[in-house]
Amino acid sequence: MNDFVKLEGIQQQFDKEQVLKKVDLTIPKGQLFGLLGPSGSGKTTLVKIMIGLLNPTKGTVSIANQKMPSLKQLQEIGYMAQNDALYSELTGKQNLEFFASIYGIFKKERAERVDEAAKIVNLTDHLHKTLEHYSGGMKRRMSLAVALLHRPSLLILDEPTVGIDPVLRASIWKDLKAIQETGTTIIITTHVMDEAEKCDELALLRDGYMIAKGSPDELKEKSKTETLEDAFLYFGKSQQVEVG
Ligand SMILES: Nc1ncnc2c1ncn2[C@@H]1O[C@H](COP(=O)(O)OP(=O)(O)OP(=O)(O)O)[C@@H](O)[C@H]1O
Repeated sequence: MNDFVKLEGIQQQFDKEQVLKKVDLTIPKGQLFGLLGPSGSGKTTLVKIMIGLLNPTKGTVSIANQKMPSLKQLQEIGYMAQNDALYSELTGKQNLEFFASIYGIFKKERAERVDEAAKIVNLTDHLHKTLEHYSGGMKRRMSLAVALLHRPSLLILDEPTVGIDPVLRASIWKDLKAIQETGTTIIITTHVMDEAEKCDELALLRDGYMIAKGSPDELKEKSKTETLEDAFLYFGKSQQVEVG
């Protein structure tokens, strides 16, 4: 009923490698949802399927009851890829203005949206600099601002804090919580356990299977472990799917 994102029987095969074996997953509206799994477990592949960048070998995705890919739903999604796709020779402001035009934001609204997105990620004072003079963390925050320009109702972030120092990481998480409070559903991929702890719910991915799903507390309780890391190892061994 409250399933905002729904994945049914998702399988993905690349040549002979079956990267996703059968993933069924539902994510309610308004959640900050984490996809947790080691490198190569299929997190990026799964989010690319969610937004229609990849057509799954089998299975279906629907967002807000609309089967994907749907042009209408795509306009509701903000996506931040693992690699920053920004223009280093342009200033922060020019980057935001360029992507705002790509998103089809009307000219008279652009300045307001650019200011709004820059403010959320704390880059207002740096908008005049070209991106070649941004630090790695600033570029990640700029990518987040780009993903926010069109005020998406679903924000999908692929490892947004990789390579970012702990202070900035904390500041990005503060931003994410603030964005969630505006009613935005957020899906984030991570392999960092302390980030996973901050999510409302998690899906644990291993070798292309979803081995468990639930809130961090539920997962620890069900596995009778103290940490998410141990819970992950427990579910990995039993290879069972627990739905919280
Ligand atoms: N286009 C592709 N063609 C062939 N193999 C691919 C392709 N995309 C991904 N893979 C393979 O799929 C597997 C899962 O990759 P994916 O990027 O989804 O993992 P991940 O969990 O996001 O990893 P990481 O945390 O390192 O980003 C890997 O073995 C990868 O090599």
